[in-house]
Amino acid sequence: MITFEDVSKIYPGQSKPALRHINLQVDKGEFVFLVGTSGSGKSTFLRLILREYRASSGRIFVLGKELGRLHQWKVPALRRQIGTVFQDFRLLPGKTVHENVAFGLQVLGRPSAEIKRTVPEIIDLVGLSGKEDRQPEELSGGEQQRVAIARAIANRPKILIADEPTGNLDPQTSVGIMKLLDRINKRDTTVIMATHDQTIVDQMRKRVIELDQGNLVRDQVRGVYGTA
Ligand SMILES: Nc1ncnc2c1ncn2[C@@H]1O[C@H](COP(=O)(O)OP(=O)(O)OP(=O)(O)O)[C@@H](O)[C@H]1O
Repeated sequence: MITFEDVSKIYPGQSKPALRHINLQVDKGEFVFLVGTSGSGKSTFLRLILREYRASSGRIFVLGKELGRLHQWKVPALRRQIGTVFQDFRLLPGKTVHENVAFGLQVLGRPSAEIKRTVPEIIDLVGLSGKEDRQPEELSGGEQQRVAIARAIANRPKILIADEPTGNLDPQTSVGIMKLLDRINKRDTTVIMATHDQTIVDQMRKRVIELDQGNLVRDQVRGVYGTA
């Protein structure tokens, strides 16, 4: 599903690589935590998967495509198969929960009958039934993140990338969001989540990949946040 072959990334004008000689494979249906101190390269790793940046060297394969060889005009098609969720929710202000979730599908040109059918199902899946007509600012942080997740999975992406999705949430709300991401993963979506949340990583016992100054220093099955 995702393969990195000796991938390095040096940002323009920088001497120190943000990622160094990364080799790894993520298979279909996996749930992977990406951990590491600030600046270790987590966001860079996620952005390479989305082809927001190109690798400086090495090869990256995502969903059967080699990203270095992918024409620019094919990048939107790649991204349509990858849902994204961020720490700061990024909802459309002034639009209801229903409109926020429907928007992405409308942009993709999905038939309105399909949108009408699937949006309530997705809102139900994320536990927000009854709140379809609320505006984002009328929701708690946890609920806003549920809307963002609903929007990210509306198109049934094969991969979900989450960059610190619980970073702005209290511990109890974070647990609810993690249960939701776990449920989405079990519906056959590969999840890659960058996080600083030790409690969550230790509780979930999923694969843990640790970066340190751009190096992959740990890749652990049913791992924990830090090595003891
Ligand atoms: N656009 C950019 N231009 C130049 N350097 C960058 C750019 N983005 C990131 N970097 C550098 O690359 C390194 C890795 O950054 P990255 O954002 O990937 O780390 P991170 O692990 O996601 O950090 P955080 O946990 O704070 O989000 C850092 O040294 C950072 O300063």
